[in-house]
Amino acid sequence: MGHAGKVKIAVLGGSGYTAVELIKILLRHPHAEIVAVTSRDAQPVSDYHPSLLGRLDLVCEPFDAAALKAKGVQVAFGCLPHGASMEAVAPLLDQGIRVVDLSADYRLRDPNLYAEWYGESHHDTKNLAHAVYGLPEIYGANVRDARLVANPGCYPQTGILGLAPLVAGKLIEQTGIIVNSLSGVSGAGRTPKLAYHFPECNESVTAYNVGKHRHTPEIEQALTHVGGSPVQVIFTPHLVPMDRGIFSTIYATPLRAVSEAEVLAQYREYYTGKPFVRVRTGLPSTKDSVGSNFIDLAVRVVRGKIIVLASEDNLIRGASGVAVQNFNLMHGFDERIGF
Ligand SMILES: NC(=O)C1=CN([C@@H]2O[C@H](COP(=O)(O)OP(=O)(O)OC[C@H]3O[C@@H](n4cnc5c(N)ncnc54)[C@H](OP(=O)(O)O)[C@@H]3O)[C@@H](O)[C@H]2O)C=CC1
Ligand SMILES: CC(=O)N[C@@H](CCC(=O)OP(=O)(O)O)C(=O)O
Repeated sequence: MGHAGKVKIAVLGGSGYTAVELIKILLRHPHAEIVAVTSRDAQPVSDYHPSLLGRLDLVCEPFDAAALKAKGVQVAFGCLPHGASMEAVAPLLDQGIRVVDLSADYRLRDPNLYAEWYGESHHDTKNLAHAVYGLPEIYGANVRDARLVANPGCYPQTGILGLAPLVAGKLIEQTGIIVNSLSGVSGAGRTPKLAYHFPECNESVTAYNVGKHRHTPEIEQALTHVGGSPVQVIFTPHLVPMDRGIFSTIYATPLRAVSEAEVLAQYREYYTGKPFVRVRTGLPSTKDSVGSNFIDLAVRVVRGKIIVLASEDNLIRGASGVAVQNFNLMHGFDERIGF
């Protein structure tokens, strides 16, 4: 431990959007001390993120697992793109540094599934085998002893937490489930690309990767585990002209006639004692959860279908916030610390 028993932390990929959100949460955390931020460019962190001026006086350094170990780093948060992330995770683990990986590299248990959906083969199957999927509300008990936490994807959290009570309660048909999701543009990260250029995406809404988005198998993997038999979803993401926030509308077919009150009761029971899931009677909007680690859920029964509405901040609950929630669980801290 570092100062006054604080855990020493490195943040990788310092110039990015999830990194800055993570740093802001960790600066408030009483048991965390950021001792290193890595980047491919040696700039002060506050040059990348002026919002950190006067709050974090570190210069970014190139990634070097041995150098991080020499600084006493105990936990590294990987805020790198998938593919690049697995290059960093293996040497960190070799140094005995625990890792929370915000990328998708260690989320899918089956490396063949990774190759199929990510278009490249997985080359760290050794560590994939012991990675824990870090969705605290479902896998929290496994996180505490994990050396490598695969932080969950932003969209998948709305799909998985939105459907888990129905799947666990054997209330719905497990195929043909529709998950329609809307995301703000920060979901695509900070690296510029034509589709995210202001005149391209402002005042416009579009679906993308229809039928082939890589979050489909991630949602199915967790729900199949919850349900004990295969679950299939049709996941359609949309880009909407907002900075941040995800809103998912989910349609499922009940196996028998259900009332809204019964479905609501099932959600309330399933999420009892889960401080970051708010089961609401009113309809959520992204404004209610942006800036927080909450995921908001509401349910309706309409013409024989169950409709679930799920909303979160993609950068906090969808990435950096749930990463700190996992960090808390890894150290036996109250999961609410830092928020
Ligand atoms: N944005 C979101 O809402 C969510 C993102 N995620 C995942 O979190 C991770 C980080 O996302 P985000 O912060 O949005 O992404 P950004 O693009 O904003 O940041 C990623 C950072 O990684 C570094 N980087 C980029 N390319 C490479 C490379 N080839 N090799 C090494 N480092 C590289 C860069 O930092 P530098 O230039 O300093 O080296 C870059 O700023 C990704 O895996 C993403 O999929 C997960 C959930 C939600
Ligand atoms: C709007 C937008 O482009 N969103 C990103 C979200 C992906 C993400 O950040 O999640 P991973 O960690 O699984 O890569 C996308 O659809 O690719």
